[in-house]
Amino acid sequence: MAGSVLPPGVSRRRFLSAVGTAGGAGAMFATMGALGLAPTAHASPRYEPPRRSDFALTGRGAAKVVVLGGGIAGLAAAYELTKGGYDCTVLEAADRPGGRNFTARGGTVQTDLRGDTQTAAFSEGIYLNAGPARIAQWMVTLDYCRELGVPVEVFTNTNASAFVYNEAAGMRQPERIRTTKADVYGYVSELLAKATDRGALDSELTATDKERLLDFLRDWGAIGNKASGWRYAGTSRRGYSTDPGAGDQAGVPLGPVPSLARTFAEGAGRYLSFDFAYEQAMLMFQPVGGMDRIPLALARALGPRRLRLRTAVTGITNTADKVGVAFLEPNGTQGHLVADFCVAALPPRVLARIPHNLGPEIQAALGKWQIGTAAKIGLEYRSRWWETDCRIYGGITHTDLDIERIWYPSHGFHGPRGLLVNYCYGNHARQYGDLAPDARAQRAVEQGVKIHGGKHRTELASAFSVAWHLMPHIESAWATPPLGTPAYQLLGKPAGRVYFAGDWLTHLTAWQAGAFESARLAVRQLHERVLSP
Ligand SMILES: Cc1cc2nc3c(=O)[nH]c(=O)nc-3n(C[C@H](O)[C@H](O)[C@H](O)COP(=O)(O)OP(=O)(O)OC[C@H]3O[C@@H](n4cnc5c(N)ncnc54)[C@H](O)[C@@H]3O)c2cc1C
Ligand SMILES: N[C@@H](Cc1ccccc1)C(=O)O
Repeated sequence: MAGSVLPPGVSRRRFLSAVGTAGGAGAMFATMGALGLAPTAHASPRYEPPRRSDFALTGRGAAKVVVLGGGIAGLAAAYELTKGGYDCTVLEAADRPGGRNFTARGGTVQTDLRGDTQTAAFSEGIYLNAGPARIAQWMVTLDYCRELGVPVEVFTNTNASAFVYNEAAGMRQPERIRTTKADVYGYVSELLAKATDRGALDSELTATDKERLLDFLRDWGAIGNKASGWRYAGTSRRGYSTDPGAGDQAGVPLGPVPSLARTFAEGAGRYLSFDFAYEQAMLMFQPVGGMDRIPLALARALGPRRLRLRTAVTGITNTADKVGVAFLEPNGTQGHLVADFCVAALPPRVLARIPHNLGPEIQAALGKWQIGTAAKIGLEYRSRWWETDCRIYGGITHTDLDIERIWYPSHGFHGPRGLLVNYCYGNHARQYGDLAPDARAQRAVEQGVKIHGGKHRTELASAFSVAWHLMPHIESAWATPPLGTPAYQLLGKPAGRVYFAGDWLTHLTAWQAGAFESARLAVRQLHERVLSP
C-alpha cells in the first residue's frame, strides 16, 4: 500500500469494477441502439441520478435503542431512529463525537496509545482534518450536510500546478503535474499513433476507426501529423519557464522535453490515474470550517441527553426480548442500560474485544476484516509560500517519499497562514507512528524540503499529527471487508437484537458515506422488524 496511488485494500477491485460499469453502460446503450431501442430524451435519461436523499421511515417505532459508538455511523443511526420515533442513547468512549471524523484546532488535546500527548498550537482559523477531508459529489454525506445545514466548499483534489516527484526513479527535481501529463499523454499517443498507422492494429480497427483514433491522438497527446512521424516534441501544455505576457513576451516554454525512455523510467505517470477513481474525481467538497462540522451537527440534532461521551462500553448481553449493555461512566463507575435493540457502531477489532454473548461465529467473523492504517501530519506555516512562490492553490503533490503526498489547503487563499498536510498509508504511517510527534514533524519537514526547498522548514509554525493505529478506541484508519464471504453476510444482519454498523460493513470502506449507508441499512432493518406484525 505504501506509496501506492490506488485506494487502500479493495480499491483496485473497485476501481476496475468502476471502469467495467462505465463500459457496461456504454455497451448496453449500443445494443439498445442496434435493436432500435435507443432511449429517447423524454423516455429515459442517459443518466438516472441515484435517489439518496429521500431516506424516511414509514410509520413510527417506539422501541428503545442503545447505540454503541458516536462516530458517523452511530450518530447517523441515532439521528434517523430518533426521527422515526425511537428512544435512542448513544454511548461514546471519547470526549468528543465523531470518531475518525476528527478535526484538530488550536487547543485540541490528544493522547495516543503510545502515551504521547499533543496540544495543537494552531492559530485562529487553522485546522487539520486528521481523518476524513474530502467528499465526492455522489456521496450521501453531502445530503446530510444539506439536511443538517453544514455549508460546504470545493475541496481541490487535483491541481495541474502541484507536483509529482519520484526520488527513487532518479527524478532530478519535482515536476508539475501538467508537465508529466503532457509528456505521458504525448508519448503514449505517439506510440499508439505509430502502431495504428503501421497497421499493427488492423485486426482491431476499420480504416474509419483508424482515422478517428489518429485524430483523437493528435488532439489528446498534442503530437505531430503523419508527415512528422506522429512525433511528440513537447507542447505548451507542459508549462513555461517564463509565462506569456504583454508585447513581445510570448513566454518561454518549459524545456527540455525528456526522452520517451526517461519519461517512463521516472514513473511519474502512475500518479495520473488517481482522480479517475469514482471516489476521487474532481469536484470534491469539504465542510466550511472543518469536517467535524458534520458530527457536531448530528450531535446537536440529537441533543445532550441522547449522547453520552466518555462512556466506554464494556459488555453486551443479548436476550430473547432485550439487550443489556454494560459501560464505564465518565467517573469510572460501572453503569448498565437495558434497551429493546442495540446498534453496535464500533470498529470491528475494537468490538471483538468487548465481552458479549453473540456467539463464536460472530466473534470469528469480526476477525476477518483486514485492518489498515494511515497517518496525517499537519504542518502550519507562517506564510502561504506555496501560493506566492509556487503558485499552488490547493490540490495534492504526489511523491514516492515516505510522506507520500502533500495536500495544499483548499480554503483561506491569500490568508496570512495555512496548513499543509502530509498523508501516508500503511507501513509509512506505522513508521511515522513509531516516532514521537516532534520527530514526526521534523522528518516530514525534511522530506518536504526535497520538493519545496528551505521555506518548507523555515516558515514552519507548528505541527500536529495523528497515526490512526494509535488512536484510542479506534486503533486503525479503516478495515477492508471480506466482501462476498459468509462473514460479511453474517454481520450485515442482526445477531439477535444487536445490529452492526460502520463503513467497514459496506463497499465504501474508508469513506463516511459508508458509515452513513450502513447506518441507514441497519435502521431500515430494525424499523421493518419493529413494525412487522
Ligand atoms: C486518515 C483518514 C482519512 C479519511 N478520509 C476520508 C475522506 O476524505 N472522506 C470520507 O468521507 N471519509 C474518509 N475517511 C473515512 C471516515 O473517517 C470513516 O469512514 C467514518 O468516519 C467511519 O465512521 P464510523 O462511525 O463507521 O466509525 P468510527 O469513526 O471509527 O466510530 C467508532 C466510534 O466508536 C467509539 N468507540 C470505540 N470503542 C468504544 C467503546 N468501548 N465504547 C463506546 N464507544 C467506543 C470510537 O471512539 C468512535 O467514536 C478517512 C478516515 C481516515 C482514518
Ligand atoms: N477516503 C480516504 C481513504 C482513501 C484513500 C484513497 C482511496 C480510497 C480511500 C481518503 O480519501 O483519503
